Amino acid sequence: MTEHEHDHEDAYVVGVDYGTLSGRALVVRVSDGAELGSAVHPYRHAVLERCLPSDLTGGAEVALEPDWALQVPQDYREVLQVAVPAAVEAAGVDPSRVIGIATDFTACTMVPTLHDGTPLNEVDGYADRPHAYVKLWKHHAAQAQADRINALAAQRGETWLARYGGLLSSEWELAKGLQLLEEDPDVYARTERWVEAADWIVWELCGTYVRNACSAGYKGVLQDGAYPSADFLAALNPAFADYVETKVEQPIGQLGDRAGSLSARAAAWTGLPEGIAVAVGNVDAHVSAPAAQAVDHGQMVAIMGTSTCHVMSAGVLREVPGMCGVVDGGIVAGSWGYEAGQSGVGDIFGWFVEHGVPPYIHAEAAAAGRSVHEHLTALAAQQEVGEHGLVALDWHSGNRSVLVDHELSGLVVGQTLATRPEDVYRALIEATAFGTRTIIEAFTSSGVPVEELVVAGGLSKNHLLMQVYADVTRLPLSVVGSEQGPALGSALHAAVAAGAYADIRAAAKAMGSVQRGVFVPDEESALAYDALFAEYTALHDHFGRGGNDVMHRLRTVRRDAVRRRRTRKDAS
Ligand SMILES: Nc1ncnc2c1ncn2[C@@H]1O[C@H](COP(=O)(O)OP(=O)(O)O)[C@@H](O)[C@H]1O
Ligand SMILES: O=C(CO)[C@H](O)[C@H](O)COP(=O)(O)O
Repeated sequence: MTEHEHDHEDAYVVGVDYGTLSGRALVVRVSDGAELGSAVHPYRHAVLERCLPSDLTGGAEVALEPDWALQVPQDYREVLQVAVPAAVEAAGVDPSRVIGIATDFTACTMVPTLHDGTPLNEVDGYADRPHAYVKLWKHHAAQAQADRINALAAQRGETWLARYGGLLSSEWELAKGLQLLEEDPDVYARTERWVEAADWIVWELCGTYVRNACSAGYKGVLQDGAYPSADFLAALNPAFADYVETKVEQPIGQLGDRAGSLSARAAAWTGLPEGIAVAVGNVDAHVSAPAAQAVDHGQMVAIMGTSTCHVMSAGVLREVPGMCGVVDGGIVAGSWGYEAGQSGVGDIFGWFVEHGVPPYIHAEAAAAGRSVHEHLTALAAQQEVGEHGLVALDWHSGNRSVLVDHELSGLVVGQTLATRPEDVYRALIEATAFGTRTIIEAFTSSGVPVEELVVAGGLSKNHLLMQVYADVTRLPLSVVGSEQGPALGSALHAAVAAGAYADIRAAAKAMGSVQRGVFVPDEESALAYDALFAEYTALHDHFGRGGNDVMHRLRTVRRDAVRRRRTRKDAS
């Protein structure tokens, strides 16, 4: 430890991880990364998928279209007011010893605001307008806009397109912004800033709006210092020409930099000292890499929870087909940071547990004293590879890599009258592992080899799942040492922003942790999975690359039917 670092021996930092359903605060000792206390606060309004909450609309019933996913900004503030003080109390540390706070957020999650950061849904007259709310990362209703962006960028030979593997996702800022303009021009006009939630929460903490380099690059298409040109934007829609200038352009902050100081208002919310360092915002996936000490080239970190993000640093710039993006310094300064992802992973298992499991399974799980997930996992673990006779496609939340198409959907092939819930559960786990192998192969064959898979996130607790991933990918799996990878990653950025470490690599060395080779591939299972992976790939290419467009047609059929039903209901 250097003399400078020694000053911080009894200093603490707070990391706050904003997930899909809740925010988690973690108090960490600066000198060694020891986690002393944490608290979770679920968002009061969770994810809005069917209607706006009547407590906010003044009782008005406002239905949402299919594929929408919104959130409420006040729910994010409550995490600061509830989870941060609770974590400090649980840690039993003197709040005056806390020297910094940092946050990470789901992304791309967008807040439309006034020039001072007031979210539009909080502005008089806008609480019943769906477009005035936060568009969550898994808002998948902007695919039509994404398709136009991709076609036009390819036709014009826009150089930035290659940095996104040739396709921008409908989840990213540009598609969501264009949807806002085209579906509610009034809310678009009133939007003075179109802000990543990762930056909005930092703005709330310190009163300064700094765009973080990570989401600006991966989600905002900022490459080599420039956004897509006004010419390109005007060709999409003339009213979109000044989008960059009027909605998103803002000074960029590097990861681990200090965005500002904790304001008096945020100090009162959190119980932390006014004036301490507030770090530049970051994305939940990217912040986890240093928490797992995975900052070297070839170490792919898979953050596996509701969705999976794959992030990896590399020394070379390559075009990986269907990747989410490559950004200079997107994970740590001095390396190219690559990202890929699967929009649905734990969400698919959660959907099956909630909507596809008969009462007898719930009764058996309750009798065994375990959750339905754990029960189905225990039953499925007794099977040989392939015994269920199934192959599934993991597209229940669309496909973010490598096809980049959110109008694709899930599929299970091979079901018979003998098929049981644990069979489908296992096939879904395997499908997500095949999805990860597809991504790894895309990286490796593009000259960005993956040498190690480091797993973070809630799914690492499922040992069957972890073994399946090791067997399917033929890679040893390391596991991040913390159960709160993203929150620890944020804490580490807070320590750098507070000046306790010179940079993220130094903080990762002192505060991060990883257990290496926890799951190793079993060759017999790996061979059996090779055969199933070939079947997965055949289905993947058939349904995902134009062999049969039935999934797209069914989306249209569904949207039309929902509109017909609503029109009939409104008329009656
Ligand atoms: N035993 C389990 N095995 C597999 N998936 C699980 C299990 N328990 C919960 N899940 C799924 O894990 C996801 C939550 O993961 P977590 O990492 O805690 O959340 P997040 O991604 O929001 O940070 C949910 O989608 C849930 O369906
Ligand atoms: O796109 C992402 C990061 O770039 C993540 O998938 C998104 O933020 C959701 O994360 P989680 O599954 O942990 O809730």
